[in-house]
Amino acid sequence: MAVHDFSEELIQQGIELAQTKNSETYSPYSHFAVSAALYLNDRGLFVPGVNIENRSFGGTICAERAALASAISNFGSKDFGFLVLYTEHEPLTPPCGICRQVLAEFCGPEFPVIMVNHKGQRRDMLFSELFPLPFDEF
Ligand SMILES: O=c1ccn([C@H]2C[C@H](O)[C@@H](CO)O2)c(=O)[nH]1
Ligand SMILES: [Zn+2]
Repeated sequence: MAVHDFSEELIQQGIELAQTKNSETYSPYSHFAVSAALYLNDRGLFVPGVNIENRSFGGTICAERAALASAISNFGSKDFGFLVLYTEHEPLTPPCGICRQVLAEFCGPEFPVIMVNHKGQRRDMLFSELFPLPFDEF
């Protein structure tokens, strides 16, 4: 599904959820708060995610992967419609490389990633633009 398959009203709901969750990140080391809202097609709801850092920095979980893990753990859903990513930074924040690889496990080339910030800036990208050559041979 592409971004135009989803109503603007639904997308705004996701943006509002991601914005609300931005105060709930655990990011005392980087002070870079990232929050996400992942829409589940088969459940008709959004699952939030926030970045959760660790003093052993490699243990940090990004907002995108937190949302994905929550969707599968709490709802048994891997039917991901689109992802909203919210930060209070400029330029807009795209998913990191690890998250792109993890998302590639479940998301096809048409999966929309919607990046927004506190200034109301927004950029919609297809997953294939963010990650044109996924490792999927295994
Ligand atoms: O797309 C991104 C990029 C970074 N982070 C987090 C990881 C770390 O906690 C902080 C700084 O890299 O931002 C995310 O959650 N998602
Ligand atoms: Zn990441």
